[in-house]
Amino acid sequence: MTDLPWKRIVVKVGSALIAPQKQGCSSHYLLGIAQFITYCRAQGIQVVLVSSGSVAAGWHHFGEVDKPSVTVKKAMAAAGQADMMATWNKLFDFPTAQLLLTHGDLRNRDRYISIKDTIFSLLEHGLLPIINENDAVTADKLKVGDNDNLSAMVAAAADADTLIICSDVNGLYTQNPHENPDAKLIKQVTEITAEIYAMAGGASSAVGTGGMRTKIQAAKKAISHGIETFIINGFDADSFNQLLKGQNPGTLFTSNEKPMQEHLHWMTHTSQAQGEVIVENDFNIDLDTHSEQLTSDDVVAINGDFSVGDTILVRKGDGTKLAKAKSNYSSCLLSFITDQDDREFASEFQQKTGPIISEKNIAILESK
Ligand SMILES: Nc1ncnc2c1ncn2[C@@H]1O[C@H](COP(=O)(O)OP(=O)(O)O)[C@@H](O)[C@H]1O
Ligand SMILES: N[C@@H](CCC(=O)OP(=O)(O)O)C(=O)O
Repeated sequence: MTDLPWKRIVVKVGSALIAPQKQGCSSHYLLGIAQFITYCRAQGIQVVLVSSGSVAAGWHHFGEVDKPSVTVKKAMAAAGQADMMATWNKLFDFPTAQLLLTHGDLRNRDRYISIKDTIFSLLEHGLLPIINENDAVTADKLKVGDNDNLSAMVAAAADADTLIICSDVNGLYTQNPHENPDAKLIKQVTEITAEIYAMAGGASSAVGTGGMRTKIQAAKKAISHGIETFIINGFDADSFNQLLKGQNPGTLFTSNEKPMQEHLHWMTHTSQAQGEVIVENDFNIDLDTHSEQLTSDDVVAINGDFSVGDTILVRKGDGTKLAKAKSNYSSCLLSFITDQDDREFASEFQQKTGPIISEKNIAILESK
């Protein structure tokens, strides 16, 4: 074993490892992962576990259903979550703690900070946080939808240095290896390009959700926060032996040399716009340095209902995304001012009320 360079890691485990046959959980494939987590903790490395498997674990309580409805899947998750936690608890001789999250929690800044505080408190007291999406209560507008992206958001919240995504393949291949025998394993990715995304297909296991596409999305979120990301084969115990020797058993996505600062990363990758402010296509104010110059005179349309403090997307009519920012106005008030014929009144009102958005809470986006 080598001295590991990690301070805090997040390990994500997919459904296929925990409940491969949808007949309840099995620890068969989890022993290697549990031993790896136990060893890391013994070396003083803090570990957070993001575990899928509640839907697959609860599945068998609902009869011979092949394609359950969303409502039934939510009930399966509620039924299987306890089994999933119990299966992990049998493998550890230290206490664990359950966190069930939705994107609605993570995209709300106050609740995001609260989640960070809980994770750090658990780690400081020596517990292993086991995190899953709160499938039983999510709704379309509230869910992350896959634990790959959830694990990246958790890794950012936990300020981890490494994210390890355990899957049922050795890593990212040039094509889906289950469909293309000539597919080649990619050992290292230093930049996530459109070509990298093009290699990734969806899930193929009976229980998987995200497929490789969501793993690449997760890696992009993580590396922009300075978190190196591995995709490894969780079924192969040697994957963990290699990691403990400082080797790369699968695909390594190297972290960005200049990670985003925390709040900017949250605004870019975790917050979710509750509405849109559309500006003219010839809008050319530099929002990075002069966002407070955006006025209702620049606004051509307002989409969605948002409140003061919500995240909004500022974009052009042609679809070019300019920025995500915390709005200082509700959609109702901004519409009222934008619709005023008396522009002098609108200008005076804004001067008294303040800027629509400000540099302190803005994330400049790449182009379209
Ligand atoms: N380019 C690719 N490289 C590797 N796997 C791929 C690729 N494209 C699609 N896949 C599929 O993604 C699956 C892994 O994702 P998923 O089924 O969600 O498993 P998990 O439960 O581990 O998240 C692989 O089993 C494979 O079938
Ligand atoms: N929250 C869901 C997991 C969804 C998910 O991303 O599953 P997977 O692709 O197997 O990691 C569950 O516990 O079943």
